[in-house]
Amino acid sequence: MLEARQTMDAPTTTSAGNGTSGDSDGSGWFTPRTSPSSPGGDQEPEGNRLAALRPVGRSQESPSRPQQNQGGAARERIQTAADLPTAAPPRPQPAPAVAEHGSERSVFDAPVSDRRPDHPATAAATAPASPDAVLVRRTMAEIGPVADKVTSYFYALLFVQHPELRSMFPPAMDAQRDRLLKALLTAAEHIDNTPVLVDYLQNLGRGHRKYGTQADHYPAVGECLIGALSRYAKASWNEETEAAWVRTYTTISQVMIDAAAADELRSPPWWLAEVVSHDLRTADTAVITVRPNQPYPFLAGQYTSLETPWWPRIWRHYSFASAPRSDGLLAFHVKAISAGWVSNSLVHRARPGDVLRLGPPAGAMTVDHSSDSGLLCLGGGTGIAPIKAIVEDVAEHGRHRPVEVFYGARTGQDLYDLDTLLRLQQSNSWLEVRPVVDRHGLLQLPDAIRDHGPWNGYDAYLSGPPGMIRSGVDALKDAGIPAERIRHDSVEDLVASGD
Ligand SMILES: NC(=O)C1=CN([C@@H]2O[C@H](COP(=O)(O)OP(=O)(O)OC[C@H]3O[C@@H](n4cnc5c(N)ncnc54)[C@H](O)[C@@H]3O)[C@@H](O)[C@H]2O)C=CC1
Repeated sequence: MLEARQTMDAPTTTSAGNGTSGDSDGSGWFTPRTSPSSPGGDQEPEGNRLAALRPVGRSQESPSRPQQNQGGAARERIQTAADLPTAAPPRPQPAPAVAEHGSERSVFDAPVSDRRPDHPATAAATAPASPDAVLVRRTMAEIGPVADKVTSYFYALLFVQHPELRSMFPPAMDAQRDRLLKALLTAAEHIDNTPVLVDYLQNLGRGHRKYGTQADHYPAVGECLIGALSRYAKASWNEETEAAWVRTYTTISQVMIDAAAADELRSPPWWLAEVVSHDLRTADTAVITVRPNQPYPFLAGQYTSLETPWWPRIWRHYSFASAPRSDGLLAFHVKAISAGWVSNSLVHRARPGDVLRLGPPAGAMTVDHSSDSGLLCLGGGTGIAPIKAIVEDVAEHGRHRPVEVFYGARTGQDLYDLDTLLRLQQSNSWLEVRPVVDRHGLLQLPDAIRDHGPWNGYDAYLSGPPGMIRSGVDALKDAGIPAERIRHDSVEDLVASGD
């Protein structure tokens, strides 16, 4: 701890000369006193200071106001963020397709996904990297082998330097440890991929409201991030690298702060939700229905974060198992997994009357109702939850497009929601439901689609464990469905999950 403090004291003014650090009055790195110089050498008057180098809080500036910035790559990125619509009427928003279920992801926890079909991610990914991105990635490559140490050191710095932030994190940090830093680094690595990154960061910024995150927390995190990186990336660290990280981090934090501010105008930071029914379908799987204390707008296929009263500040992600209902109730499918604190509480302890907390909706595994394409849906285990919501959504929209659902489970008994799906099939001629029970671990869910089809012309939706998503994507591509028509939540996060 002492060591941490000493290291933090040392480098905090090293990049002051390039306008990215604070000066000696203690204003901090991310609150520059002097106008930063642009790559073209332009100087802006105080009022037009590069927004990215000064994360602004809600009280300082309207997040919707377009910023007038300087030239260069950083400006482009920031303008995109600043031009975001803000005080729009409340409506559910699909976010980058990321989710993890029955596991903890918290704080900066969702990875950037390039899979969202409506984003020009591919073009961005093939463009030459900006100078900042090159430096950031160099640091990332160096810290890769010692990521654990960087993480520990980062949190040590954060809690020593800012003990007031400790209470925002779970008492047991095991599951938390690699999340915040990992997400920050993931975002930094994708700094050139503007549309995808902005979506991702806006989602994170909105999601952070439930933790009580404020605009003035971001500089504290940024200083500790730089402190940890500079300590463990010694070979590549210099003033130039530090300046690139400061610019990158301030860009990241500005987008998150603006998104949180915009969201504050239309949504609460969290919702309370009372359990109204608890249906134990198998020894370890429950269908839980809750009533939020105020309207909860979302789209079928999305997910939310959920906190139980028994494990405060530990949030898990679960998909909505129904399309939005007229009675406002929300349903979740929860499987108690080994050593899963939250999932076991939800399955074995939760009862009607218990009150949970919900974060905002997220995820882009949603249906494009302007299309007539057929939908090919694969749901493995409790991964069937969002698939069922999608089916209901199609039914409600009244466009009769073919929907084929393959529902996989290890045993017949594990097909705990088959009756519901078969009932839906009975009343909707466009729907075909095919249960798939593993055969001695050989034939698994993705294999089943090979016996049917043809699938070209279909949009595909995959939901289930990471292995199923991976082999499912391969099977779908083999079946002629192009990658941009395949939607699923993030495999990286599913892998990182561990309840
Ligand atoms: N509860 C929820 O709201 C949601 C949960 N999920 C995820 O779904 C998963 C559900 O877990 P369980 O019910 O235990 O499912 P499971 O592990 O029993 O798997 C269900 C089926 O998926 C297929 N599968 C599994 N691993 C496979 C592999 N490596 N390759 C090919 N096919 C494979 C098999 O057909 C298997 O029967 C969890 O990982 C959860 O995070 C995903 C979305 C929503």
